[in-house]
Amino acid sequence: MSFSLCSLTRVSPQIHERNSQWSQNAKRSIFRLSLTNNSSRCICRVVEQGLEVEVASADTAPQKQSPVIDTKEEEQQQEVFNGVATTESDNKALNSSYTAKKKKRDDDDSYENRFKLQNGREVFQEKAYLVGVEGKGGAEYLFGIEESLKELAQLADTAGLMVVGSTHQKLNSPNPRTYIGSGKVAEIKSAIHALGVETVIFDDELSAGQLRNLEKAFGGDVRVCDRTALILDIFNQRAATHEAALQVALAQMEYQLPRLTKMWSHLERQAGGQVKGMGEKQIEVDKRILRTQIGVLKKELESVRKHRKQYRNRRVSVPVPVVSLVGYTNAGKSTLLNRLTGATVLAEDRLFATLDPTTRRVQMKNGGEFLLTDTVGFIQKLPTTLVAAFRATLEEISESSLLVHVVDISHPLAEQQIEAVDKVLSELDVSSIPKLMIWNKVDKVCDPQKVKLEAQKREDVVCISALSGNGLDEFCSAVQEKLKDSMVWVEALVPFDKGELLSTIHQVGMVERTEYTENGTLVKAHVPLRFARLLTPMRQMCIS
Ligand SMILES: Nc1nc2c(ncn2[C@@H]2O[C@H](COP(=O)(O)OP(=O)(O)OP(=O)(O)O)[C@@H](O)[C@H]2O)c(=O)[nH]1
Ligand SMILES: [Mg+2]
Repeated sequence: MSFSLCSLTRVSPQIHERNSQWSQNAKRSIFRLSLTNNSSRCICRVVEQGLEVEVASADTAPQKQSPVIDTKEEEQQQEVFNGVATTESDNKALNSSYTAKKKKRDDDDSYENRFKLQNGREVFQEKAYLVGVEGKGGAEYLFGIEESLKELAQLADTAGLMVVGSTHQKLNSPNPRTYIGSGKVAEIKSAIHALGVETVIFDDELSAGQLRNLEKAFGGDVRVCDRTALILDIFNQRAATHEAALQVALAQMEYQLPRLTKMWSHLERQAGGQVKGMGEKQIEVDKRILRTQIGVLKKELESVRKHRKQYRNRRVSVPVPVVSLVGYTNAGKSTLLNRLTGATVLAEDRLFATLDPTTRRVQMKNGGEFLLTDTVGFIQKLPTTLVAAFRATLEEISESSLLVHVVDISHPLAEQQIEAVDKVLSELDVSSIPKLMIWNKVDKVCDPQKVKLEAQKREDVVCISALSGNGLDEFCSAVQEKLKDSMVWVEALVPFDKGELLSTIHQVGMVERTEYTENGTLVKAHVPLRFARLLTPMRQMCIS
């Protein structure tokens, strides 16, 4: 058979993402190669333990991508079901053969459907099953178990997985061996078989031992991972800049280090459990390699950060106040930045759309200016490794004059999300920076008027719709008012030949009064501290 056209139809994510958390998962095609000529098509699938080849002629399966069923044979089977078959045993045999073939075809069809276009590329959706544990006390976490699992499902969807089911359990304390009780393990095992689950995701961080024991208990064919690994995988997929990629790689390695146990069990199995010492040595070697890689990454990150700091210092020399947007993921931070500055930061209805900070200048109607920085969103149960890895990026926050906390007020768990954000902010040590709260997506709530009245009753809360632009003028005025808190009051006599200084005062400060005298312009204004120093000689002139 000779082929005229060759196309690599689909590549599973593992090929692109060697660091992906899912890359160790097996038992499925790694890639498929489709070869077609006028009358035939051959599909090769590289699977975990070999190569599968299927050949189909064009007339038997002209359009379908998975020509597994022999159509003619299927027609004969259909006749059997239409009453042609004579004996019951014949009927049973044919029935089961038909069912098997039909199941194979259905499997293949569903396999086809599991390739989804995400972020402009095709990814294979693994079937995931979610597991959560609710502490009997109940007060441990901000979110209820069902809401937390719902969020986990959103995270799984963002990571490109297909959630096929979930379960949860109430426990006094998690089981140290398997996190959940043995009955629940058995229940999940049945679900795995019934639903063809490939990955089981736990809503809380699991220890190395728990991960290993659960994988064993589920039969070794499924991958077990936790919320942290899932978030790390999303970050890994989304890291667009060199710095973000380095930070995520570092966080992933630090997460993997205490969980590096695979090699040990692999060697143990190979030698029937006789080479424990050898396995232990190997794991030590692996850990040393990982530690060295962590060291290399940290150095590289350090140099990237130096560059960023230099850039920031240059920016600070222009004393325009910096305002940082913080908030729960998907609250609308990027939409607000885009709306106010005409930026084109990706804003979409998905978790963790933004990883890298973006800063743009906001020009207000009264001539005032501030720099607005969009940052990575937060989430409840945010892995500490990730907070640590992103600390440098979040330095932008700690050096800003004002934090604007963007809240999706239409979200049923808005209050819990606010608490989760406050918790992360307290870890970042930014309590001394003034804050302003924005209730966003007010267009989405059922009674916007009621929400606006509620906001008015509170201090430092402004209602907006970043999407429609409603309330943005109030937002800018509130920002200016709050920026005053971080500015100093100056009265300076600016000589007439220093006109550019006068326009900078208008640009970066808040001018209350200007008077023209015979020696220059007398300005009374709030200005950033650094800028006030520049004005010192003129302030003395004013006093004298
Ligand atoms: N109805 C409505 N939708 C909004 C509003 N603001 C943002 N959105 C939508 O909310 C979704 C998330 O917006 P983003 O701006 O990406 O949110 P984010 O806070 O930057 O999210 P992360 O980058 O993931 O932290 C998008 O689909 C926006 O269109 C709003 O005022 N009203
Ligand atoms: Mg964003």
